[in-house]
Amino acid sequence: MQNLTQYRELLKFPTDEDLTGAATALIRLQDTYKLDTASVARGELNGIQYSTQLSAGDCFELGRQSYNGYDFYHTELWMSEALKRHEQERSNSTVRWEILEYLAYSTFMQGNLKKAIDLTTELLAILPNHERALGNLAYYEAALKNGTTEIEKKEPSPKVASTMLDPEERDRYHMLCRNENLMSIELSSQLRCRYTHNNKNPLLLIAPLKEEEAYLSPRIVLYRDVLYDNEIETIKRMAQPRLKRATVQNYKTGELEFADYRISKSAWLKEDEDVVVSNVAKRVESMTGLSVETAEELQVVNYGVGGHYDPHYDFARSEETNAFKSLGTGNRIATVLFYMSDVPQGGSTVFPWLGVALQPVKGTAAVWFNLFPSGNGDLRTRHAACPVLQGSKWVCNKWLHEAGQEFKRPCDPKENVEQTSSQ
Ligand SMILES: O=C(O)CCC(=O)C(=O)O
Ligand SMILES: [Fe+2]
Repeated sequence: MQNLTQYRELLKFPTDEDLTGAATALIRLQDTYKLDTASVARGELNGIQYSTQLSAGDCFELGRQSYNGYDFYHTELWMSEALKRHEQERSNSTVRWEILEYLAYSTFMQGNLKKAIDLTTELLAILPNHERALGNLAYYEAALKNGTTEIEKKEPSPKVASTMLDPEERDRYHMLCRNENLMSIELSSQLRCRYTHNNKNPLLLIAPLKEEEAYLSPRIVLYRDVLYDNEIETIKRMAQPRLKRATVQNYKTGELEFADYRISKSAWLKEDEDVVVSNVAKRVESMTGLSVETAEELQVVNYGVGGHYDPHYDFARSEETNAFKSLGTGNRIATVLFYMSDVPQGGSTVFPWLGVALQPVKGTAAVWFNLFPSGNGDLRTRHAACPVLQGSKWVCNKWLHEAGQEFKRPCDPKENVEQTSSQ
Protein backbone atom coordinates (compact mmCIF):
# COMPACT_ATOMS: atom_id res chain seq x y z
CA MET A 1 0.00 0.00 0.00
CA GLN A 2 2.90 2.34 0.73
CA ASN A 3 4.30 1.69 -2.73
CA LEU A 4 0.94 2.52 -4.26
CA THR A 5 0.45 5.75 -2.34
CA GLN A 6 3.65 7.38 -1.08
CA TYR A 7 6.34 6.16 -3.47
CA ARG A 8 4.39 5.97 -6.71
CA GLU A 9 6.79 8.26 -8.58
CA LEU A 10 9.82 6.36 -7.49
CA LEU A 11 8.77 2.73 -7.56
CA LYS A 12 6.22 2.50 -10.38
CA PHE A 13 4.33 -0.29 -8.70
CA PRO A 14 2.56 -2.40 -9.89
CA THR A 15 4.83 -2.89 -12.89
CA ASP A 16 3.98 -4.31 -16.33
CA GLU A 17 5.46 -7.59 -15.14
CA ASP A 18 3.06 -7.61 -12.17
CA LEU A 19 0.12 -7.15 -14.53
CA THR A 20 1.30 -9.84 -16.97
CA GLY A 21 2.03 -12.16 -14.05
CA ALA A 22 -1.44 -11.65 -12.58
CA ALA A 23 -3.09 -12.36 -15.96
CA THR A 24 -0.96 -15.48 -16.50
CA ALA A 25 -1.80 -16.67 -12.99
CA LEU A 26 -5.55 -16.26 -13.55
CA ILE A 27 -5.37 -18.19 -16.81
CA ARG A 28 -3.26 -20.87 -15.13
CA LEU A 29 -5.97 -21.24 -12.47
CA GLN A 30 -8.68 -21.34 -15.11
CA ASP A 31 -6.92 -24.16 -17.02
CA THR A 32 -5.80 -26.22 -14.04
CA TYR A 33 -9.14 -26.19 -12.25
CA LYS A 34 -11.32 -26.08 -15.42
CA LEU A 35 -12.99 -22.88 -14.27
CA ASP A 36 -15.61 -21.51 -16.56
CA THR A 37 -14.95 -17.96 -17.74
CA ALA A 38 -18.30 -16.46 -16.74
CA SER A 39 -18.06 -17.89 -13.20
CA VAL A 40 -14.53 -16.53 -12.71
CA ALA A 41 -15.70 -13.12 -13.95
CA ARG A 42 -18.58 -13.28 -11.42
CA GLY A 43 -16.08 -14.02 -8.64
CA GLU A 44 -17.17 -17.63 -8.25
CA LEU A 45 -14.45 -20.27 -7.90
CA ASN A 46 -15.48 -23.92 -7.88
CA GLY A 47 -18.94 -23.05 -6.62
CA ILE A 48 -17.77 -20.66 -3.88
CA GLN A 49 -18.80 -17.04 -4.31
CA TYR A 50 -16.18 -14.44 -3.31
CA SER A 51 -16.74 -10.73 -3.00
CA THR A 52 -14.79 -9.52 -6.05
CA GLN A 53 -16.05 -9.46 -9.63
CA LEU A 54 -14.25 -8.63 -12.88
CA SER A 55 -15.32 -5.63 -14.94
CA ALA A 56 -15.54 -5.65 -18.76
CA GLY A 57 -12.20 -3.80 -18.66
CA ASP A 58 -10.60 -6.55 -16.53
CA CYS A 59 -11.83 -9.23 -18.93
CA PHE A 60 -10.56 -7.17 -21.85
CA GLU A 61 -7.14 -6.93 -20.18
CA LEU A 62 -7.03 -10.72 -19.71
CA GLY A 63 -7.92 -11.16 -23.38
CA ARG A 64 -5.27 -8.63 -24.43
CA GLN A 65 -2.59 -10.34 -22.36
CA SER A 66 -3.53 -13.70 -23.93
CA TYR A 67 -3.41 -12.13 -27.40
CA ASN A 68 0.08 -10.76 -26.72
CA GLY A 69 1.18 -14.31 -25.96
CA TYR A 70 -0.39 -15.63 -29.24
CA ASP A 71 -2.90 -17.54 -27.11
CA PHE A 72 -6.02 -17.05 -29.25
CA TYR A 73 -8.06 -19.65 -27.42
CA HIS A 74 -8.04 -17.62 -24.19
CA THR A 75 -8.24 -14.33 -26.13
CA GLU A 76 -11.60 -15.49 -27.51
CA LEU A 77 -12.90 -16.66 -24.13
CA TRP A 78 -12.04 -13.42 -22.35
CA MET A 79 -13.03 -11.05 -25.16
CA SER A 80 -16.44 -12.78 -25.37
CA GLU A 81 -16.85 -12.26 -21.64
CA ALA A 82 -15.72 -8.63 -21.98
CA LEU A 83 -18.40 -8.13 -24.63
CA LYS A 84 -21.14 -9.61 -22.42
CA ARG A 85 -20.06 -7.53 -19.44
CA HIS A 86 -19.76 -4.41 -21.61
CA GLU A 87 -23.45 -4.78 -22.50
CA GLN A 88 -24.45 -5.07 -18.84
CA GLU A 89 -22.17 -2.36 -17.42
CA ARG A 90 -23.55 1.09 -16.83
CA SER A 91 -20.20 2.88 -16.59
CA ASN A 92 -18.29 1.24 -19.42
CA SER A 93 -14.71 0.36 -18.54
CA THR A 94 -13.85 -0.43 -22.16
CA VAL A 95 -14.78 0.28 -25.78
CA ARG A 96 -17.03 -2.07 -27.75
CA TRP A 97 -15.29 -1.83 -31.14
CA GLU A 98 -11.93 -2.65 -29.58
CA ILE A 99 -13.31 -5.82 -28.02
CA LEU A 100 -14.85 -6.75 -31.36
CA GLU A 101 -11.56 -6.37 -33.17
CA TYR A 102 -9.67 -8.70 -30.84
CA LEU A 103 -12.57 -11.11 -30.77
CA ALA A 104 -12.85 -11.26 -34.56
CA TYR A 105 -9.13 -11.84 -35.03
CA SER A 106 -8.87 -14.56 -32.35
CA THR A 107 -11.96 -16.26 -33.81
CA PHE A 108 -10.39 -16.15 -37.26
CA MET A 109 -7.10 -17.55 -35.96
CA GLN A 110 -9.01 -20.50 -34.60
CA GLY A 111 -10.56 -21.19 -37.97
CA ASN A 112 -14.08 -19.79 -37.52
CA LEU A 113 -14.20 -17.53 -40.57
CA LYS A 114 -17.95 -16.91 -40.64
CA LYS A 115 -18.03 -15.67 -37.09
CA ALA A 116 -14.95 -13.49 -37.70
CA ILE A 117 -16.78 -11.90 -40.64
CA ASP A 118 -19.94 -11.25 -38.57
CA LEU A 119 -17.96 -9.66 -35.76
CA THR A 120 -15.98 -7.45 -38.14
CA THR A 121 -19.22 -6.37 -39.85
CA GLU A 122 -20.54 -5.41 -36.43
CA LEU A 123 -17.37 -3.40 -35.77
CA LEU A 124 -17.76 -1.60 -39.10
CA ALA A 125 -21.34 -0.69 -38.21
CA ILE A 126 -19.87 1.31 -35.31
CA LEU A 127 -16.80 2.64 -37.15
CA PRO A 128 -17.42 2.41 -40.93
CA ASN A 129 -13.99 3.84 -41.82
CA HIS A 130 -11.87 1.64 -39.57
CA GLU A 131 -9.07 0.82 -41.99
CA ARG A 132 -7.71 -2.33 -40.38
CA ALA A 133 -11.21 -3.75 -40.02
CA LEU A 134 -11.95 -3.06 -43.71
CA GLY A 135 -8.73 -4.83 -44.68
CA ASN A 136 -9.45 -7.74 -42.36
CA LEU A 137 -13.00 -8.14 -43.65
CA ALA A 138 -11.77 -8.40 -47.26
CA TYR A 139 -9.12 -10.89 -46.15
CA TYR A 140 -11.57 -13.04 -44.15
CA GLU A 141 -14.09 -13.04 -47.01
CA ALA A 142 -11.46 -14.05 -49.56
CA ALA A 143 -10.30 -16.83 -47.24
CA LEU A 144 -13.87 -18.08 -46.93
CA LYS A 145 -14.36 -17.99 -50.71
CA ASN A 146 -11.11 -19.85 -51.40
CA GLY A 147 -11.92 -22.38 -48.73
CA THR A 148 -8.70 -21.58 -46.87
CA THR A 149 -9.31 -22.57 -43.33
CA GLU A 150 -5.69 -23.52 -42.79
CA ILE A 151 -4.38 -20.94 -40.37
CA GLU A 152 -0.67 -20.46 -40.15
CA LYS A 153 0.11 -21.51 -36.60
CA LYS A 154 2.85 -19.55 -34.89
CA GLU A 155 5.48 -21.75 -33.29
CA PRO A 156 5.97 -20.90 -29.62
CA SER A 157 9.18 -18.99 -28.96
CA PRO A 158 12.12 -21.15 -27.80
CA LYS A 159 11.78 -19.65 -24.29
CA VAL A 160 8.10 -20.62 -24.07
CA ALA A 161 8.68 -24.04 -25.71
CA SER A 162 11.38 -24.95 -23.20
CA THR A 163 8.98 -24.47 -20.30
CA MET A 164 6.04 -26.28 -21.91
CA LEU A 165 4.94 -29.46 -20.17
CA ASP A 166 4.58 -32.82 -21.83
CA PRO A 167 0.80 -32.98 -22.56
CA GLU A 168 0.26 -36.30 -20.79
CA GLU A 169 2.14 -35.15 -17.72
CA ARG A 170 0.25 -31.85 -17.75
CA ASP A 171 -3.12 -33.65 -17.90
CA ARG A 172 -2.21 -35.96 -15.02
CA TYR A 173 -0.85 -33.02 -13.02
CA HIS A 174 -4.02 -30.97 -13.53
CA MET A 175 -6.33 -33.92 -12.78
CA LEU A 176 -4.57 -34.54 -9.48
CA CYS A 177 -4.75 -30.84 -8.65
CA ARG A 178 -8.52 -31.06 -9.14
CA ASN A 179 -8.62 -33.98 -6.72
CA GLU A 180 -9.56 -36.44 -9.46
CA ASN A 181 -8.46 -39.85 -8.30
CA LEU A 182 -5.74 -41.54 -10.33
CA MET A 183 -4.74 -44.28 -7.91
CA SER A 184 -6.12 -47.78 -8.31
CA ILE A 185 -8.05 -49.36 -5.46
CA GLU A 186 -5.47 -52.20 -5.47
CA LEU A 187 -2.76 -49.72 -4.55
CA SER A 188 -4.68 -47.44 -2.21
CA SER A 189 -6.11 -50.36 -0.22
CA GLN A 190 -2.56 -51.39 0.73
CA LEU A 191 -1.78 -48.09 2.43
CA ARG A 192 -1.56 -48.19 6.23
CA CYS A 193 -1.08 -45.80 9.11
CA ARG A 194 0.71 -46.53 12.37
CA TYR A 195 2.54 -45.09 15.38
CA THR A 196 6.28 -45.50 14.86
CA HIS A 197 7.93 -46.97 17.95
CA ASN A 198 11.66 -47.27 17.66
CA ASN A 199 13.79 -48.57 20.49
CA LYS A 200 16.95 -47.08 19.02
CA ASN A 201 15.59 -43.56 19.08
CA PRO A 202 14.48 -42.39 22.57
CA LEU A 203 12.52 -39.52 21.04
CA LEU A 204 10.33 -41.94 19.12
CA LEU A 205 9.88 -44.09 22.19
CA ILE A 206 8.51 -41.16 24.18
CA ALA A 207 6.67 -39.52 21.33
CA PRO A 208 5.97 -41.95 18.48
CA LEU A 209 5.24 -40.37 15.14
CA LYS A 210 1.84 -40.67 13.49
CA GLU A 211 2.88 -42.18 10.18
CA GLU A 212 0.53 -42.39 7.22
CA GLU A 213 1.53 -44.02 3.95
CA ALA A 214 0.68 -42.06 0.82
CA TYR A 215 2.45 -44.43 -1.59
CA LEU A 216 4.49 -47.61 -1.23
CA SER A 217 6.90 -47.77 -4.14
CA PRO A 218 8.50 -45.29 -4.02
CA ARG A 219 7.66 -44.85 -0.38
CA ILE A 220 6.02 -41.51 0.41
CA VAL A 221 4.84 -41.02 3.98
CA LEU A 222 3.05 -38.31 5.89
CA TYR A 223 3.80 -37.53 9.53
CA ARG A 224 0.90 -35.81 11.25
CA ASP A 225 1.25 -33.12 13.94
CA VAL A 226 5.02 -32.73 13.74
CA LEU A 227 5.07 -28.93 14.01
CA TYR A 228 3.49 -26.99 16.88
CA ASP A 229 1.46 -23.91 16.01
CA ASN A 230 3.85 -21.70 17.99
CA GLU A 231 6.81 -23.13 16.04
CA ILE A 232 5.02 -22.34 12.78
CA GLU A 233 4.44 -18.77 13.98
CA THR A 234 8.12 -18.37 14.87
CA ILE A 235 9.30 -19.77 11.52
CA LYS A 236 6.92 -17.52 9.58
CA ARG A 237 7.86 -14.47 11.66
CA MET A 238 11.57 -15.05 11.06
CA ALA A 239 11.12 -15.69 7.33
CA GLN A 240 8.65 -12.90 6.52
CA PRO A 241 11.07 -9.95 6.29
CA ARG A 242 13.49 -12.02 4.19
CA LEU A 243 11.07 -13.50 1.67
CA LYS A 244 12.30 -13.03 -1.89
CA ARG A 245 10.95 -14.23 -5.19
CA ALA A 246 11.98 -17.88 -5.59
CA THR A 247 14.62 -18.86 -8.13
CA VAL A 248 15.47 -22.06 -9.96
CA GLN A 249 18.85 -23.33 -11.03
CA ASN A 250 19.64 -23.17 -14.74
CA TYR A 251 20.84 -26.71 -15.30
CA LYS A 252 23.31 -25.71 -17.97
CA THR A 253 25.00 -22.77 -16.25
CA GLY A 254 24.21 -23.52 -12.62
CA GLU A 255 23.03 -19.89 -12.28
CA LEU A 256 19.95 -19.06 -10.19
CA GLU A 257 17.19 -17.34 -12.15
CA PHE A 258 13.48 -16.45 -12.05
CA ALA A 259 11.13 -18.77 -13.93
CA ASP A 260 7.42 -18.79 -14.67
CA TYR A 261 7.23 -22.45 -13.74
CA ARG A 262 8.00 -21.66 -10.11
CA ILE A 263 6.06 -18.76 -8.59
CA SER A 264 6.49 -18.27 -4.85
CA LYS A 265 8.56 -16.39 -2.31
CA SER A 266 11.18 -18.05 -0.18
CA ALA A 267 13.75 -17.49 2.56
CA TRP A 268 16.37 -19.63 4.30
CA LEU A 269 16.75 -20.08 8.06
CA LYS A 270 19.90 -21.30 9.84
CA GLU A 271 19.77 -23.72 12.76
CA ASP A 272 21.73 -21.45 15.09
CA GLU A 273 19.29 -18.58 14.63
CA ASP A 274 16.59 -20.01 16.87
CA VAL A 275 16.00 -23.13 18.93
CA VAL A 276 12.83 -23.76 16.90
CA VAL A 277 14.89 -24.17 13.72
CA SER A 278 17.33 -26.61 15.37
CA ASN A 279 14.47 -28.57 16.94
CA VAL A 280 12.86 -28.96 13.53
CA ALA A 281 16.17 -30.29 12.19
CA LYS A 282 16.36 -32.83 15.04
CA ARG A 283 12.83 -33.97 14.26
CA VAL A 284 13.83 -34.42 10.62
CA GLU A 285 16.54 -36.84 11.80
CA SER A 286 13.93 -38.84 13.72
CA MET A 287 11.58 -38.95 10.78
CA THR A 288 14.13 -39.99 8.18
CA GLY A 289 16.73 -41.91 10.19
CA LEU A 290 19.30 -39.75 8.38
CA SER A 291 21.75 -37.08 9.50
CA VAL A 292 21.00 -33.38 8.98
CA GLU A 293 24.69 -32.53 9.28
CA THR A 294 24.94 -32.06 5.50
CA ALA A 295 21.36 -30.86 4.92
CA GLU A 296 20.56 -27.50 3.38
CA GLU A 297 19.22 -24.75 5.63
CA LEU A 298 15.49 -24.72 6.32
CA GLN A 299 13.74 -23.26 3.28
CA VAL A 300 10.52 -21.38 4.00
CA VAL A 301 8.14 -20.88 1.07
CA ASN A 302 4.98 -18.83 0.65
CA TYR A 303 2.67 -19.18 -2.35
CA GLY A 304 0.00 -16.56 -3.01
CA VAL A 305 -3.06 -17.05 -5.21
CA GLY A 306 -1.85 -18.53 -8.52
CA GLY A 307 1.53 -19.48 -6.98
CA HIS A 308 2.74 -22.92 -8.12
CA TYR A 309 5.71 -25.11 -9.01
CA ASP A 310 5.48 -27.20 -12.19
CA PRO A 311 6.59 -30.88 -12.19
CA HIS A 312 10.26 -31.23 -11.29
CA TYR A 313 12.78 -33.44 -9.49
CA ASP A 314 14.35 -32.30 -6.27
CA PHE A 315 17.58 -34.15 -7.11
CA ALA A 316 20.12 -33.12 -9.73
CA ARG A 317 20.21 -35.38 -12.79
CA SER A 318 23.54 -36.62 -14.12
CA GLU A 319 23.56 -34.03 -16.92
CA GLU A 320 23.09 -31.22 -14.39
CA THR A 321 26.77 -31.18 -13.60
CA ASN A 322 26.74 -27.77 -11.94
CA ALA A 323 23.97 -28.43 -9.44
CA PHE A 324 24.96 -28.62 -5.75
CA LYS A 325 28.63 -28.75 -6.75
CA SER A 326 29.61 -25.90 -4.48
CA LEU A 327 28.02 -27.62 -1.47
CA GLY A 328 30.31 -30.65 -1.77
CA THR A 329 27.78 -32.89 -0.04
CA GLY A 330 26.48 -34.89 -2.99
CA ASN A 331 22.94 -35.01 -4.32
CA ARG A 332 19.63 -34.47 -2.48
CA ILE A 333 18.97 -37.91 -1.03
CA ALA A 334 15.62 -37.11 0.63
CA THR A 335 12.99 -34.38 0.92
CA VAL A 336 11.06 -33.42 4.04
CA LEU A 337 8.24 -31.02 3.23
CA PHE A 338 6.35 -29.44 6.15
CA TYR A 339 2.95 -27.83 5.61
CA MET A 340 2.61 -24.70 7.74
CA SER A 341 -0.93 -23.85 6.65
CA ASP A 342 -4.09 -25.45 5.37
CA VAL A 343 -5.10 -24.23 1.90
CA PRO A 344 -8.87 -23.63 1.39
CA GLN A 345 -8.72 -24.36 -2.36
CA GLY A 346 -5.83 -25.72 -4.48
CA GLY A 347 -2.18 -25.98 -3.47
CA SER A 348 -1.77 -29.78 -3.26
CA THR A 349 1.59 -31.45 -3.79
CA VAL A 350 1.14 -33.99 -6.58
CA PHE A 351 3.21 -36.79 -8.14
CA PRO A 352 1.80 -36.98 -11.70
CA TRP A 353 3.20 -40.42 -12.61
CA LEU A 354 2.23 -42.04 -9.31
CA GLY A 355 -1.26 -40.57 -9.13
CA VAL A 356 -0.58 -39.21 -5.64
CA ALA A 357 -2.03 -35.92 -4.37
CA LEU A 358 -1.11 -34.61 -0.92
CA GLN A 359 -3.40 -31.96 0.46
CA PRO A 360 -1.67 -29.42 2.69
CA VAL A 361 -2.63 -29.89 6.35
CA LYS A 362 -1.06 -27.54 8.88
CA GLY A 363 1.54 -29.38 11.01
CA THR A 364 1.92 -32.38 8.63
CA ALA A 365 5.21 -33.34 6.96
CA ALA A 366 5.66 -35.38 3.76
CA VAL A 367 8.85 -37.44 3.43
CA TRP A 368 10.37 -39.34 0.50
CA PHE A 369 13.74 -40.49 -0.84
CA ASN A 370 14.78 -38.92 -4.12
CA LEU A 371 17.64 -41.33 -4.77
CA PHE A 372 17.94 -45.10 -4.99
CA PRO A 373 20.53 -46.74 -2.72
CA SER A 374 22.75 -46.81 -5.82
CA GLY A 375 22.79 -43.02 -5.78
CA ASN A 376 20.82 -42.81 -9.04
CA GLY A 377 17.85 -40.46 -9.07
CA ASP A 378 14.40 -42.04 -8.78
CA LEU A 379 12.46 -40.53 -11.68
CA ARG A 380 9.15 -41.61 -10.16
CA THR A 381 9.53 -38.90 -7.50
CA ARG A 382 8.77 -36.15 -10.03
CA HIS A 383 6.30 -33.85 -8.30
CA ALA A 384 4.65 -30.44 -8.46
CA ALA A 385 2.92 -27.84 -6.30
CA CYS A 386 -0.57 -27.11 -7.69
CA PRO A 387 -1.51 -23.45 -8.05
CA VAL A 388 -3.20 -21.95 -5.00
CA LEU A 389 -6.80 -21.16 -5.90
CA GLN A 390 -7.76 -19.52 -2.65
CA GLY A 391 -5.80 -18.52 0.43
CA SER A 392 -2.09 -18.50 1.07
CA LYS A 393 0.10 -21.60 1.27
CA TRP A 394 3.06 -21.83 3.62
CA VAL A 395 5.54 -24.70 3.59
CA CYS A 396 9.07 -25.25 4.78
CA ASN A 397 11.41 -27.94 3.63
CA LYS A 398 14.60 -29.64 4.50
CA TRP A 399 16.66 -31.26 1.76
CA LEU A 400 19.02 -33.94 3.03
CA HIS A 401 22.20 -34.75 1.14
CA GLU A 402 24.10 -37.98 0.47
CA ALA A 403 27.26 -37.24 2.44
CA GLY A 404 27.16 -38.48 6.03
CA GLN A 405 24.44 -41.09 5.40
CA GLU A 406 26.89 -43.92 4.56
CA PHE A 407 26.05 -45.95 7.69
CA LYS A 408 22.45 -44.78 8.02
CA ARG A 409 21.40 -45.69 4.51
CA PRO A 410 24.31 -47.68 3.06
CA CYS A 411 24.73 -47.25 -0.64
CA ASP A 412 24.53 -50.24 -2.91
CA PRO A 413 25.54 -49.90 -6.54
CA LYS A 414 23.15 -52.70 -7.52
CA GLU A 415 20.18 -51.29 -5.64
CA ASN A 416 18.24 -49.38 -8.21
CA VAL A 417 14.98 -50.37 -6.60
CA GLU A 418 14.29 -49.08 -3.15
CA GLN A 419 14.63 -51.26 -0.07
CA THR A 420 11.42 -52.92 1.02
CA SER A 421 11.84 -52.39 4.77
CA SER A 422 11.01 -48.83 5.79
CA GLN A 423 14.09 -46.58 5.99
O1 LIG B 1 5.06 -26.70 -2.12
C1 LIG B 1 4.94 -27.88 -2.44
O2 LIG B 1 3.89 -28.48 -2.28
C2 LIG B 1 6.09 -28.58 -3.08
C3 LIG B 1 7.33 -27.73 -3.16
C4 LIG B 1 8.44 -28.37 -3.89
O3 LIG B 1 8.29 -29.35 -4.54
C5 LIG B 1 9.79 -27.78 -3.84
O4 LIG B 1 9.95 -26.69 -3.29
O5 LIG B 1 10.74 -28.42 -4.34
FE1 LIG C 1 10.16 -30.24 -5.07
